[in-house]
Amino acid sequence: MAVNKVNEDLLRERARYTFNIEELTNFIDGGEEGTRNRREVEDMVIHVKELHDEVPEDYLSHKERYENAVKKGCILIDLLKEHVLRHSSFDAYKPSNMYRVLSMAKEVSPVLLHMGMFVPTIFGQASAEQQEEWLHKALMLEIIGTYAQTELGHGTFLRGLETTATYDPSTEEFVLHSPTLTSYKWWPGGLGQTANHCIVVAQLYSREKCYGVHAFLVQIRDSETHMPLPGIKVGDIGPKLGFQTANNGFLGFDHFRIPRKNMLMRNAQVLKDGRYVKSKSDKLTYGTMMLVRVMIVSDAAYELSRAATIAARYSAVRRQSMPRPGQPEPQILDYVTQQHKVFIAIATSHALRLTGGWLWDAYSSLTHDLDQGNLDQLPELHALACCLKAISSRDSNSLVEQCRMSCGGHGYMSSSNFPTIYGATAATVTYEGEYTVMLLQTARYLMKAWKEALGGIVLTPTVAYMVTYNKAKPAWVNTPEAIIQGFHAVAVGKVKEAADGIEYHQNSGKDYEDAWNAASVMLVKASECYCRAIICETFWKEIQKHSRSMSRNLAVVLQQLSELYLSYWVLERSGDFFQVRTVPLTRTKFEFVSFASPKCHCQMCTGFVAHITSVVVLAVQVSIQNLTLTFCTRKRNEFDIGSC
Ligand SMILES: CCCCCCCCCC/C=C\CCC/C=C/C(=O)SCCNC(=O)CCNC(=O)[C@H](O)C(C)(C)COP(=O)(O)OP(=O)(O)OC[C@H]1O[C@@H](n2cnc3c(N)ncnc32)[C@H](O)[C@@H]1OP(=O)(O)O
Ligand SMILES: Cc1cc2nc3c(=O)[nH]c(=O)nc-3n(C[C@H](O)[C@H](O)[C@H](O)COP(=O)(O)OP(=O)(O)OC[C@H]3O[C@@H](n4cnc5c(N)ncnc54)[C@H](O)[C@@H]3O)c2cc1C
Repeated sequence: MAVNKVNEDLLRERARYTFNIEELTNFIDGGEEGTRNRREVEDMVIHVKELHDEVPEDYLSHKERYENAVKKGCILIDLLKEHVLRHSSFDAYKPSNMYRVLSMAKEVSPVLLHMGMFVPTIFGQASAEQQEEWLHKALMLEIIGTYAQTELGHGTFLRGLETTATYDPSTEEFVLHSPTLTSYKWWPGGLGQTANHCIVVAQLYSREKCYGVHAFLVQIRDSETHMPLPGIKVGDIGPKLGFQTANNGFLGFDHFRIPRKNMLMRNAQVLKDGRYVKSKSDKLTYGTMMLVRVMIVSDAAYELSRAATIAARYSAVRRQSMPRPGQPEPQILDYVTQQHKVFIAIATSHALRLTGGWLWDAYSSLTHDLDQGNLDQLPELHALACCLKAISSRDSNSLVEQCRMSCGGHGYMSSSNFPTIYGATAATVTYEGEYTVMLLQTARYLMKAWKEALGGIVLTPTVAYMVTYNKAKPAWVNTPEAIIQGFHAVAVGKVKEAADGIEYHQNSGKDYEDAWNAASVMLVKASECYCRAIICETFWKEIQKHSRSMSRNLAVVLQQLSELYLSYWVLERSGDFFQVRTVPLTRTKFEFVSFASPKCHCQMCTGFVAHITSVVVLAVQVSIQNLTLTFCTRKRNEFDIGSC
């Protein structure tokens, strides 16, 4: 049988690396132990022949695809359990691990929701007694759950959910009911045929008073027969853009009774006589969503890294066209336009991975604070989780599509894996908080921060720079940090613009809600710019921090990737940099005179050129008072980028 020979172009490209691959691998895995863990799990998985499809999934029926996914999910979960039980260090809930294992089956697993939301909700919202009863069963998959919050009529507006849970003190039970068609739960993964339990988010009523949405653990199918219990209507919602094996379903209740103890009572409680005990914050019910939003940032990075790897490899081996008559067809990797498509995908996968790790650390610190009853960091983390989830999933999905397009017709084949990756990342832009709605949530936070900044109040870390624009400016020098400060200036400008927009509409007679709506496009823009500034700054700072403990060759390349990312987004947002002209924030008046000085007409300003071993570094020269940005670039050793 012909042995698969590695393509010579690929071998030649790999021989050109200027850094240690294993060192980069360890960096991506979060250290040598992370690489060891990952490889051990991958080695377990790669040799399981049942995980490899004889027939492409696309040629299977929906039933066969689902059964195939269930089979693979069971195999992977058994491997995960075996590995977790053997290695206490393999933390299934670190952003990368659980999703990685399940995604090794290519198709989305019908137990993704069980692992990704049902178990974390028990961790985060069940009392100690309830965890005692349910957590082990859930971790060992003796019960299989999902997270049933979204309804046919409401996904974003949680306070509008219609499913009711009415307490009956005479029997110490909650009666769950779906009063309307629009109250039917719609979307929960695994609900179609897989889950026999679920977390149900419903309006809690006790003593004829509504206390808002709360979470309940509900058995919906018989543990033996797997048939729906009496009073339960459940099934599959049908075909979707992707996620075909996520087994998304619908669920309706007809006066379905559950014991009082099935209300998750870590935060709020209902006593036997029906008295309601309020939690420290009614937003703690939303805790699982914050966790998944935090995980999505890292997993969006992971999915993008897969797509970028496919595109980079294809670009190395694909030869096409003949710019020079009689010469061999060049690798498409040498086309500048191809680099412009693929290299930003590589840089972004690193930017989002490092930002996702930073956010995970902030989330871990918050959960520790919450356990101590300290909710101070909750508002900022909610704002961060919202905008980073929105931007990371949107960037990941659009760059996955860009990687697909960079591979021509072969990128359109299912065998390229782009369609599966695209379907997964497209879903994340909507689920766990729809893109626009999440950015508007962050905008709520930014409007408050802006008011405090104007009053000179010290702000939380990620918005502190808003105050510094009211104080003497630090001396800006010629560094990428200056670009990051430029992003801060743009974010401040957009926040101010949105706040002024709301004020303008109020002054013209609108009430706050209408003024907010009228300014909402600017509010979304302000959140995008605030979020971009966070990603740029975090990427750059994380690279600086880790560079100190890595070999110089690797540090150089990673630094170039972070500079590439900064340069790319300065160009992508040049209009915003240009537009932020005079921001009368007291003494310092700064003016962006022009994005590029007259002498700078190189490709940098009209195009974008970068090669992974060398990159154009934007040297930003700024001066205080009238902040005048002139950009000059320096020649690189590989491509003539024209004169600057
Ligand atoms: C990339 C490839 C694959 C990656 C996969 C990786 C993931 C790993 C596992 C994934 C597992 C499963 C896959 C996911 C499947 C999908 C599941 C779902 O979609 S579950 C349903 C998700 N639904 C939502 O997210 C709903 C969104 N809506 C909301 O969150 C709220 O309705 C909101 C915030 C829009 C509005 O809420 P509300 O009206 O109550 O609040 P206000 O706007 O009035 O604000 C009041 C006040 O509360 C604060 N607030 C709101 N939410 C939170 C929160 N979560 N935490 C903390 N604080 C919160 C808000 O800031 C306001 O504060 P104030 O001080 O008054 O301004
Ligand atoms: C693949 C997939 C898997 C899912 N899995 C689950 C699951 O397991 N469990 C679960 O509970 N849910 C799940 N969901 C549902 C998901 O959480 C919702 O789809 C999401 O919250 C958006 O709600 P919606 O669909 O009702 O859209 P809507 O909220 O109706 O949004 C529709 C449009 O209205 C806009 N809009 C809404 N509100 C506002 C506002 N206040 N201001 C401005 N614009 C607004 C939105 O921006 C959007 O453009 C899943 C969804 C998908 C796609």
